[in-house]
Amino acid sequence: MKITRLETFIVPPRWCFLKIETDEGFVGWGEPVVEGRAHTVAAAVEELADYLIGKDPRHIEDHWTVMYRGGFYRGGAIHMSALAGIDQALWDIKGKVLGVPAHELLGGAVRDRIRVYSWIGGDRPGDTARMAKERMDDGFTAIKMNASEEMQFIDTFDKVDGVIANVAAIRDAVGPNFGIGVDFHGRVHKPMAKVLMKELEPYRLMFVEEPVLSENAEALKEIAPLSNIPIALGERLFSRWDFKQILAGGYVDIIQPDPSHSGGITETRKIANMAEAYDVALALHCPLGPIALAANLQLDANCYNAFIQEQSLGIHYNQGNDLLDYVKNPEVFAYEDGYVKIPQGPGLGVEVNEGYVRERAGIGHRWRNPIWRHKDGSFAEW
Ligand SMILES: O=C(O)[C@@H](O)[C@H](O)[C@H](O)CO
Ligand SMILES: [Mg+2]
Repeated sequence: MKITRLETFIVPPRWCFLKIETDEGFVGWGEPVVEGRAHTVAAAVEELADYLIGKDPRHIEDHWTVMYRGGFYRGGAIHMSALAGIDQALWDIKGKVLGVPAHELLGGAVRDRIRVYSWIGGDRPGDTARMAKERMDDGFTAIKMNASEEMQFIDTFDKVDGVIANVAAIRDAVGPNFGIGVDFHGRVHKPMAKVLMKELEPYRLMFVEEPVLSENAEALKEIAPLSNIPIALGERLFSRWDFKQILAGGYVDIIQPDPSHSGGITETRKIANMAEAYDVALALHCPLGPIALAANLQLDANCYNAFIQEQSLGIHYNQGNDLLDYVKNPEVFAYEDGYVKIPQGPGLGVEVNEGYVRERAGIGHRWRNPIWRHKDGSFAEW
């Protein structure tokens, strides 16, 4: 069997899909994308295609190794996301060839379903408590919110008070057992992170995410001892070698690799297994589309340390299209009691509606991250 073609589709709201074809009629889908850089990742896929055309799609581990190591320069958001989408599509093909879901080939499922959380905003506090309650009424058992608007290196306590008021209102609305993840989104610097971690401790959070940017992870040494809140990060780390530093540091409780950014199923599984050896939990990052989510669920099936899954179903930042629009079997993502079942169909377990993908690729998107400014005019992290 030989790979004959790789084709990318830039589709709303901000995604990129990849279709890999073979000479025996088997087809695989992946989602190679970094938010705000979809076209750049598509270009990287196109470059990697020179190597893949004519190869047997079933040799995933070897192709991954060559595509990672073979370019001399390696790693980073663009390369690892391109590799991720290709890897997902190759697992999709392999599963379809053998007539089993990808997780079966990874050693079989350790769970039937995974708890999921939903994102409720929070950049501009106000109605987050109402949204959290709505999500609870929808059957979710956990949400994630952004902590606050922008924050300068040292900022005023009205912002701290705003974060606390917001979280307190949510805790009040949803009761003691509902999971609340708070994403600092890399907006917070070490001094303010120290203040916030202490003040947030009474609200029994599920985790605080990116208390500081991962590139400033050495600050966790000072931040972690200040509270018992689990620390999560990893959506902006892309390989075993990136996570090695974090795990060896010992201050992180939950890693959040994104299987569309961190080298696909092959690499993310290895990252998850490394974390298990440090007694670190897994909460895969996925504010993306249906192919990415299906790949995530294949990993959740197989990785013992997974405890919750991010998903963007019905989220308002998906303007123009929702996750279910692109699939023929939307029931595969139905949640019940706050859980989503592990897909059991062959490959990734999602049936892509190719006609609709082509239609929406005709419209495409040029999604870009919002650009914010502090009150003094300097750039503010989004
Ligand atoms: O954890 C999350 O889901 C967010 O931090 C998103 O990854 C970010 O807004 C870019 O899409
Ligand atoms: Mg995040």
